[in-house]
Amino acid sequence: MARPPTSVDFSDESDPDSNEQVFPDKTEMARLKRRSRADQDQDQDGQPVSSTISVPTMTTARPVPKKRKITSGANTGLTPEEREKMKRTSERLKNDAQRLPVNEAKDALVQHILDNETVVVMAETGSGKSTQIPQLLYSHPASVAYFRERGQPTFNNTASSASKSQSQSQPPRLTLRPPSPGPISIAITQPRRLPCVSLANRVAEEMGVRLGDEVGYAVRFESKERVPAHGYGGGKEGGKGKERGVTKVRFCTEGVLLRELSNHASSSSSSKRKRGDDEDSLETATPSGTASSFGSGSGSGSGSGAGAGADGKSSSPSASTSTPDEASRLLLRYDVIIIDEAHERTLNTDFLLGSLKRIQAERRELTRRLRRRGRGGKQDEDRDGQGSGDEVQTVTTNPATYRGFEMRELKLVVMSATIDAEKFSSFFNSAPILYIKGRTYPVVIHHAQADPGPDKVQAALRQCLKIHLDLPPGDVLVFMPGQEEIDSLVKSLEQCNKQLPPGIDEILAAPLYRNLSDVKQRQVFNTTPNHKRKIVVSTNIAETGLTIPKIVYVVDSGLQKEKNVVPLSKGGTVSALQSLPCSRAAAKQRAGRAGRTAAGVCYRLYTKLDYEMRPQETSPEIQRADLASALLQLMAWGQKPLEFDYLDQPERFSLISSLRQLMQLEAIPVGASFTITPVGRQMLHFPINPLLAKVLIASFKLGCTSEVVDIIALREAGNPILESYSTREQADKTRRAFVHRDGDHMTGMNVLRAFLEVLEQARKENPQAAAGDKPVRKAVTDWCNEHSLSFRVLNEARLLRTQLQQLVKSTGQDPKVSAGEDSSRVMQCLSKGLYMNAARLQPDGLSYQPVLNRISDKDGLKIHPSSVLVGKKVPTIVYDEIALTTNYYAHNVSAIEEAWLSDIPGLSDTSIQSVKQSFEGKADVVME
Ligand SMILES: Nc1ncnc2c1ncn2[C@@H]1O[C@H](COP(=O)(O)OP(=O)(O)OP(=O)(O)O)[C@@H](O)[C@H]1O
Repeated sequence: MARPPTSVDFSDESDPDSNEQVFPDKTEMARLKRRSRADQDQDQDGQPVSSTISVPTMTTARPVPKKRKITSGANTGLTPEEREKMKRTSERLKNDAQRLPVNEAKDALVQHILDNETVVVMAETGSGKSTQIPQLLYSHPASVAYFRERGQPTFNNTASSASKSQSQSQPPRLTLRPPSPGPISIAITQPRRLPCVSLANRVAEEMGVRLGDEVGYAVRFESKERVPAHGYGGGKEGGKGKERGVTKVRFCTEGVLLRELSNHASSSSSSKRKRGDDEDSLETATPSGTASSFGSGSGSGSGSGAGAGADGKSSSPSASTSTPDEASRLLLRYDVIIIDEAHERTLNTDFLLGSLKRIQAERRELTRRLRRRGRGGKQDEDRDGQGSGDEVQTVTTNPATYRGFEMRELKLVVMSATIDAEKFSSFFNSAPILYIKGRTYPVVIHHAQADPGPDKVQAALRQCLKIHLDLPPGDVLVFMPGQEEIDSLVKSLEQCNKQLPPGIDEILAAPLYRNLSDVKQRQVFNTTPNHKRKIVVSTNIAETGLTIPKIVYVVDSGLQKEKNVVPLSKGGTVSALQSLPCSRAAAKQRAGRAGRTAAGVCYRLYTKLDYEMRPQETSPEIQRADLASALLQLMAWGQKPLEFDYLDQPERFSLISSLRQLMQLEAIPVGASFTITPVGRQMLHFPINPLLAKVLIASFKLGCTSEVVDIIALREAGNPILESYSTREQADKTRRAFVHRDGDHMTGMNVLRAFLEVLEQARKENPQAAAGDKPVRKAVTDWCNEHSLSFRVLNEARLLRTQLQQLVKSTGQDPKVSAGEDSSRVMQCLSKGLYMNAARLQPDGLSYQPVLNRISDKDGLKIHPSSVLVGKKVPTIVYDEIALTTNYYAHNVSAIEEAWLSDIPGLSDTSIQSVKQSFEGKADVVME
């Protein structure tokens, strides 16, 4: 074997900012080295540190009733052996969990949550926030008593009467309701889908219930949960949620909850949807009703209009045209909402927080009014005076029309290990901050003593090999900025593995990034076989909320991919994806992926000085993303973009340019009026970002909806061509095989259509098999593998396509109208929506200049080598996005004619000026 590369030089210093328990390096290393492999399997070394909760005041606990047994009625489908096994696992895990800091502080914690409308919880990574707090609220006797015994009036939700009654200022009607039978209904949001699934699994195991019964999850295109017979968000009485086995602890992405706010009767997790498979499936049903799966922020493709969240995912609030019914608008389904990992501050986090604050105020007011009426007008708003609800029962309405939801104040818990707690507290009217001290196992942090240079792949490789050759057993988690670096490191690790001397354990290198199939993503949780060391190489997808068992070492490149508005040297800005240093909060989260099931060590591939120079927090996405989509949605929700309660106000220039964009798209009128035009309303019918909606609407006129629907579906799903070192050659072949002269959008469409044909063929050849059955799935995945294509992306595009077709149909348009051979019509449509991303070829025949935003010649914009148009000297192009590496590179490029841009309205400075003036108060702003 070739000499192992020299290790990156690390200092022994610990992280002064961190609350982590840090052992002196030598002691820790010696201790780690002493541990044999057998020990590691059985004995999780390291002692938990004692926990404390420091809270402003302590209150007397309410009388606690007998502990409620968590029944798992829905487990009845299990054999006695399975039930017994489940019980044993649950007991073991619960026993382990007792040592977690959060559980050591449980009584005070629950009491504070019950005593306050909102609390902010700060506790170390791995201390048990995500897994324990939902369980505590669900089953802690004080919580059960609180939610069961406080009889409260219900809110009559008879078919939109609520919204009407509100608008007509009629008070909601009271109904007779027996005391709530409990248990409470809790939603826990995560910024990313993977932690939702893994946390729901873990919590179900700990509670000894089957995943999908009391505990479930809902992420984009996948859910495992039981919904009430009449669905969520309207219709029948909310108490249906108390049906046996109905999911009450629901992990979901922020995007899913935002969509629920807009009320899609189908919701993201329609009961009609197939319950989640363990494998990729072709069977995932198209959600019924509106296309609730678009723009979820839980992993949709990035779009220039949507802004990208962590891991490059799109994260605009979901769009919907439907007027939310009262149950959805006020999220009446939930008693408690927990916003986990709030430090991430995605666009979704911020819009969710602002909306939840509004909902809390409305629910508080309604509850107060109902209680008052329930007491025959007695003006008593004191909670504790509610007694058992006897007063409420003296008030009756017509039970025959009863379709009410229990109306309660909404409790909110905002949590993180690395949050700016004061800011969140003051946003929620000085909500108490609960600090829970202590962590599960110690983590030693080392910084590089000297900058290891720009090649982070080499630096990470050296560190991984050093760990593997010198240090005791334990898996490794490496954080790299993007897929390219991950593939490169995985390939290098695989090559090194082949050259390891005899007697050295094998390396199992596993990539983890968004574009991988769910199955591959979940494989990283598999148990590592004996005599092997797993090295997971991940983007920031694994940075928060995840426990990958047996991770002892973390290697942190200190970089992440971020979509940012980049100022240009000659003025103006461009929105580009960049590899940038992560914040200190993100670095802490990364280190916190170790020390969860054993003591851990984190190696930062950057110096301590570098660390200290970094910003404390990742800048909120709202301050760097394109807000056009979000602003349009806010206006549609009846909220005023300039008056929305933002945790951090977006930048003025960002608001101005987003509003200008909406004018140019004809979604709002040119000038300073922020009403929504008929085109804007039409756009809102399609839950995609306004730029793409504009492309779609243009296709109705130009007769190419069939092509445009396919292009949009694929663009939302992601890049179907898998590019890595090992597959690059095949990826090139695939592009050549499906190439279209007009560029990448049409080439992608060809790929999607070929995928659909293969699927169709496989179904024909296996008439007995259902779409998701093995022979069909095998045929399609084999074809994808052969062409280096992502099954997940193409299958998602297929589902999105169906949804989009249904939506187009519902507007009276024909989704199948095709331009046939005349692809220029499709290009014209693209230019109508992507006009901001139009660029002209420069005299050098290589670089481009954006038509609207001049980049300096020095900056230069080039077509990315992965484009089918690279080197083709196309005079004018449009592209989906720019990535900034050594150059500005345009991705997903198509050829257009510049003349097509001439009719984009409001491109003149006057309209920009008028928007600006409206901010300066020099013009009237007409708010709807
Ligand atoms: N899938 C799992 N396998 C093994 N142990 C787990 C798993 N999930 C959780 N744990 C254990 O439970 C502990 C608490 O996990 P939890 O996710 O609740 O912590 P947290 O405070 O939310 O962390 P973070 O802030 O990093 O999300 C972990 O430190 C680990 O010991």
